[in-house]
Amino acid sequence: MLRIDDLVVRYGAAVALDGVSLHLDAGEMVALVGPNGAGKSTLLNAVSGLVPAASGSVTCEGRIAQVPEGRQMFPDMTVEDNLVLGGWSIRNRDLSEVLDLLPDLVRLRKAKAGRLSGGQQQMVAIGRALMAKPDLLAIDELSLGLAPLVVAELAEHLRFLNRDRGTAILLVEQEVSLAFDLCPRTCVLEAGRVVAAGPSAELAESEAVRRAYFGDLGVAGELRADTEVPA
Ligand SMILES: Nc1ncnc2c1ncn2[C@@H]1O[C@H](COP(=O)(O)OP(=O)(O)OP(=O)(O)O)[C@@H](O)[C@H]1O
Repeated sequence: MLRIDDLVVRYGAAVALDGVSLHLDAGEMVALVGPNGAGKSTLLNAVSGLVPAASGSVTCEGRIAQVPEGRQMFPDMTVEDNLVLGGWSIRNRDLSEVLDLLPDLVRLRKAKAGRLSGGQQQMVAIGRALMAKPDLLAIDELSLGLAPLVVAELAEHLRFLNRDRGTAILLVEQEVSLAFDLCPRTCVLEAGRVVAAGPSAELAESEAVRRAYFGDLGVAGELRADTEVPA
């Protein structure tokens, strides 16, 4: 449903994505991991049409909604009003489906979004994106700044959403173990390039990935460009 071919994105003279290719089938959950500045948010923003491609292409069959990094609530508006804004593009004001999926939001409906905890705000940000009834939910940093129990609850909601509604998910996540656990397939970006991609279970076993992301031996220099799934 999503096809990214040889995508290049530049900010002025700086190359943020340097020939990235990635595909997602309908209903798939794929994680994007990599160090700071690797280009993960840029890739998500290019998928959502927020940053233009210098070359290459992004094609998506279906609707995309993004949960932006930092949640970006309207803090003085209620949860309900934040949610309704998410449905604006398809004129959807009916909260019932989102409240069914994220029942914690029911009691928070009238609360000012700016007064909520980080985890509650992340739930609102997910709910707001779901108001657009997306076929693909693009999430930038699910776990950022959140306690493990809160992250586990959010992850459970995403699993349910994917299983029950068939919503595809593209997840940018710094917490590599969470990415591997939630998404059957992972793509590793470094310095704007895909350096490894494949089933998360296999990447988790890869020596280079373990070294780079589980800290045993430090830096991410072990991964080679166009590394296929390590056997
Ligand atoms: N608006 C911008 N203008 C100029 N350069 C930018 C802009 N946004 C990102 N960059 C640069 O593009 C590169 C990729 O940034 P991006 O935010 O996509 O990486 P990231 O992998 O999401 O990083 P992080 O994990 O720290 O959020 C970085 O070198 C960054 O400094």
